[in-house]
Amino acid sequence: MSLRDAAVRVGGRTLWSDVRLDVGAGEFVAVLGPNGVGKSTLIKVLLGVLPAAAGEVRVLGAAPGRAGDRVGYLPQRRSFDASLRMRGLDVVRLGWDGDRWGVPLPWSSGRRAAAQRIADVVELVGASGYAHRPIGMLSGGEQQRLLIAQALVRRPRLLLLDEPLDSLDLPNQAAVAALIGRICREEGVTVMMVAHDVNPILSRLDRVVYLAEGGAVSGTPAEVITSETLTRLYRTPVEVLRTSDGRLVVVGQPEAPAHHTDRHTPPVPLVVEGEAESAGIPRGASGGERA
Ligand SMILES: Nc1ncnc2c1ncn2[C@@H]1O[C@H](COP(=O)(O)OP(=O)(O)OP(=O)(O)O)[C@@H](O)[C@H]1O
Repeated sequence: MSLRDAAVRVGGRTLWSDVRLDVGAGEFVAVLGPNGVGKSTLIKVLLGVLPAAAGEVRVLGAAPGRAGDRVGYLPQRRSFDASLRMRGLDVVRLGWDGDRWGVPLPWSSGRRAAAQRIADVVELVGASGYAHRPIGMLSGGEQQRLLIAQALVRRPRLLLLDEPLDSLDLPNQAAVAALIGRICREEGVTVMMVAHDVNPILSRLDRVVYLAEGGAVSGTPAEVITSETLTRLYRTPVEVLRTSDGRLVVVGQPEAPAHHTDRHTPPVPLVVEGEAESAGIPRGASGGERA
């Protein structure tokens, strides 16, 4: 994937601009940043659902949306009603033929190939034990594995995952992160994953992309997730702390403003540490107490 001076506009406002990014084949990349900064929107641009407002975007050597089956996509968390009687296997099958009309003949070789591929991918994600049960009766982690299988079933070369760890408990976050890392390494699939917390995937990442209003930085986690880099990106004091068990804690990262603000207009109040309250500290203030 590559973005050259790319920008995106939604609802009449520019979310980010001047974004330059290169992702090589087989890399595992996380997209990070505050709520509303445009992480999901970046995924939509790469899918070709939303056009870039400026610059050039290439995905698997083609314009976004032109790579067809070679791109797998897991949207932001979907929940299934407990009464939904669809089996996990049927959910995976939708990734195979959900966009095609009609029912394949029961004895056709295409149907046999589909059944084999679905069984293989269910096995790959470790869901064989419960894939025959109704999806609505499964746990969040089990559902998420089946949705990853759905995104993988057509053997994509690129997997775009929008917060696949969201609302999973810690053991399931670790298990699903390990699964995605394994798919990346063993199947050679390039993975771009939107995440709120980098820690469950930190050890597996080749690259992170941090988005901010107005731009982005990308590089290895060690290059990007530092107080210096994030302070420069957000133009406000941000501190990156490392806990004794190696987890990173980012303190002082502002939320993206809800309304477009021209960068030359007076400063906007900031929201710190992902809390929905205004810290009332102007952009560029020392902010020492917040760290
Ligand atoms: N089609 C649209 N029309 C208008 N505004 C939109 C549209 N799509 C997204 N937005 C707005 O663009 C901003 C970025 O949305 P996006 O979902 O990309 O953010 P995000 O970084 O993924 O956020 P979160 O971490 O909360 O999921 C939000 O303020 C959202 O309300």
